[in-house]
Amino acid sequence: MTVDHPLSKHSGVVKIVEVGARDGLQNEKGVVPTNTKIELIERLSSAGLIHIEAGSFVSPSWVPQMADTPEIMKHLRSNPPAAPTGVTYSYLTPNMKGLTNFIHYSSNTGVSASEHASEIAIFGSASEGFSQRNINCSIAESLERYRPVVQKALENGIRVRGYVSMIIECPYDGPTSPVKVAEVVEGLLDLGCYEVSLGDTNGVGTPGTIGTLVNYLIKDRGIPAEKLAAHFHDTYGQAIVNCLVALEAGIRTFDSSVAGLGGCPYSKGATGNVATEDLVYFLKGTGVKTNVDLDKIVEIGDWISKKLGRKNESKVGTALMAHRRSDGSRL
Ligand SMILES: CC(C)(COP(=O)([O-])OP(=O)([O-])OC[C@H]1O[C@@H](n2cnc3c(N)ncnc32)[C@H](O)[C@@H]1OP(=O)([O-])[O-])[C@@H](O)C(=O)NCCC(=O)NCCSC(=O)C[C@@](C)(O)CC(=O)[O-]
Repeated sequence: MTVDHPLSKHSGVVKIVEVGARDGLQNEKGVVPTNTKIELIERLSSAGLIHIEAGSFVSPSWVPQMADTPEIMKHLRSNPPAAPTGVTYSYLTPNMKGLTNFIHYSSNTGVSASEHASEIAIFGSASEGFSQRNINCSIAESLERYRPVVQKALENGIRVRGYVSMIIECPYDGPTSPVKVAEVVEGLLDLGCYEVSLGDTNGVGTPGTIGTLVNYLIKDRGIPAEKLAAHFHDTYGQAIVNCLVALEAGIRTFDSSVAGLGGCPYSKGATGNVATEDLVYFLKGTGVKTNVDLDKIVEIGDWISKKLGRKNESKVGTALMAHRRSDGSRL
């Protein structure tokens, strides 16, 4: 029997941003064939995921795994998904060169970037140590670097999402102050980001620390909950309960990664995001609508884990596949 959480009455449809093809694959050691990435993205959209991070226009010497992003973008733009409609693909851009490449490859397919449903994401940090290691500049320099990027993107009709990493603790600098997180979130929103995703990059957050932070941002700093997203890694097994805390605080956008793929190349020991299967199962269990087909996501998680030769990190995916194997039934 499913008992709806009291939130289900007024939570509306939650937005899920699937980051498996970017955050999930950027740290894979072996080469992941471009065709596999494209198949993953297309299967994810066919399962009802309509916000999908498809790659990064970052320096290939910093993140070699994302070097084929132009090919992926070209393919996706010339082969839009048949269903569902309204899929948005997002690409990380760390500087003006990234945005220039994004515009170049999107206009090379005969459709202008503004006409097509694709957007960019810029990524800052709440800790200086991670900012230096990830994007080779200070927090203040990163916001200045992003200013003309966002301005040009908006002039071209391209929506910009923001990220702030290390919201709880940084492996290089130690605990992060909520005040610093708020300053970076406000800085990114002031630049023109429509939403800022809160990255617990190394998954150390707990309901206590995440709850304190999100309530500080929303209640004390007056940042509208609808401008925030939760991007929780599951390194310490806290991601789902942290999603519940964020949901209770009013956040309605959640980033997740099929099969819990992932990790950040510049955050040692960081593992994948909350698995999309676990998130969808959890939301369904609280009575919150998602429009995502759990059955299909579980199959995709099983497929990509086998393709990559890695363990499926989704508990729900693993349990439902085992159940299916034992009685041969659908999920
Ligand atoms: C920001 C830079 C470029 C600075 O790196 P830099 O070395 O200071 O850059 P530079 O301007 O001196 O350029 C160095 C070389 O890179 C090239 N270059 C420069 N920019 C680009 C570009 N956009 N696209 C392609 N090439 C580029 C540039 O042309 C040059 O090439 P060379 O002349 O040596 O042949 C670098 O640090 C970088 O690319 N960093 C990205 C790191 C990254 O992608 N990290 C993972 C994503 S963040 C994350 O995962 C966290 C998140 C978002 O998921 C949230 C969370 O969990 O917390």
